[in-house]
Amino acid sequence: MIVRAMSSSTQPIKTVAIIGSGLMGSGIAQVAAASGHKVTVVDQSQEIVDKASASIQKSLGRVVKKKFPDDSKAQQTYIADVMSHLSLQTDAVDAVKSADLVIEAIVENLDVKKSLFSSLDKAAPPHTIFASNTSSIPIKDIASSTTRLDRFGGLHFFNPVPVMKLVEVIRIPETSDETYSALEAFGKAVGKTTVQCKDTPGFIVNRLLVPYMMEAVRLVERGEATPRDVDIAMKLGAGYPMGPFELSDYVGLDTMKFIIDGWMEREPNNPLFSKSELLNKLVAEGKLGVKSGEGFYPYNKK
Ligand SMILES: CCCCCCCCCCCCC[C@H](O)CC(=O)SCCNC(=O)CCNC(=O)[C@H](O)C(C)(C)COP(=O)(O)OP(=O)(O)OC[C@H]1O[C@@H](n2cnc3c(N)ncnc32)[C@H](O)[C@@H]1OP(=O)(O)O
Ligand SMILES: NC(=O)c1ccc[n+]([C@@H]2O[C@H](COP(=O)([O-])OP(=O)(O)OC[C@H]3O[C@@H](n4cnc5c(N)ncnc54)[C@H](O)[C@@H]3O)[C@@H](O)[C@H]2O)c1
Repeated sequence: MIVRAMSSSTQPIKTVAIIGSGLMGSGIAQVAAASGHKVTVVDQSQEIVDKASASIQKSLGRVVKKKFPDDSKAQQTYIADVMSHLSLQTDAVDAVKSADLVIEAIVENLDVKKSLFSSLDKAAPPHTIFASNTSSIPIKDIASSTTRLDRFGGLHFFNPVPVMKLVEVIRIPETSDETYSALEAFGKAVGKTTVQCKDTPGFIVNRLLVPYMMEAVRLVERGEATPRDVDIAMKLGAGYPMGPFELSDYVGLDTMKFIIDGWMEREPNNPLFSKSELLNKLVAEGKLGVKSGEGFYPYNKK
């Protein structure tokens, strides 16, 4: 059964534009298309969106193996059906013209996000709801670049989106009840459990996760244990599916650095968020984790 979310004019959310087709944008696009929405995904070049299309098909390949075991025809039909709900392009302004909901999943940088939303605000119809998937930037700071504060909120998905069952739905004081309900309904429509949170630093999950991850890197920097031993310890001793260094490589070390730098700037006196030389060194060397082939650990280049 498809649960339809409502747009701010109480029309069902049918069309979704997703800006950014990296790790998160492609995952959000996949679950939105799989739940019957018409989805347009946008990124900066054809090469990037082609890569996103391939990664969505690969992820759908994993989904259908579970959904239709031993039925390759049903598997192919399902993948073709989901892909038929998706189009990929490079013009964000064009993509939002017919969107009920725009979800931004671009680089974790306030100025870049504001510049994008400011241009989209002029192009999108009045009823269109805007949402950011930011990990750490206050939603109010991003929303300030638009004239639709009542139709703005946060939809914070988790990586990998097709697997992780949570979406944090964030409201700013100006977010209308109608918009909040539409965002919450959209989260449910794509098969997630939603939780509500005010626009506080890190929302719920990252407020708790970031200090833990930062302390892990400090423990290693102090020479107290290796990344591998920390990861083994947290998996076998605390039951986490990934240790903090595996998870960092999975999230992307560039994204981690953006998150922690932004947090440091906003809370310069909070020792929880002081910088990590090790993280900065890896990023400067282009070691961004799984996506670049090396981070704290080496990976096979895809
Ligand atoms: C140390 C330095 C710190 C300094 C900086 C600090 C900054 C901190 C920043 C915080 C970052 C926040 C980022 C963001 O805002 C919030 C997040 O998203 S946090 C990340 C949340 N995610 C997790 O915690 C993931 C934890 N890992 C897992 O759950 C699992 O490991 C996994 C990823 C699901 C993989 O599971 P495995 O068992 O290892 O591997 P499998 O391959 O067998 O997969 C299991 C199961 O899942 C299916 N699957 C996996 N990936 C996909 C996919 N992409 N698409 C579809 N399906 C997928 C797979 O098919 C398997 O299915 P099954 O066969 O079991 O039915
Ligand atoms: N990686 C994670 O685990 C994770 C989890 C939850 C939320 N987030 C958040 O989601 C957002 C995206 O993260 P990601 O991991 O997908 O990053 P990513 O680096 O994998 O992808 C970002 C994509 O945005 C594109 N992009 C940058 N500027 C653009 C623009 N102006 N227009 C169109 N596309 C543009 C890039 O080309 C890239 O493909 C960030 O705000 C991040 O904090 C990340």
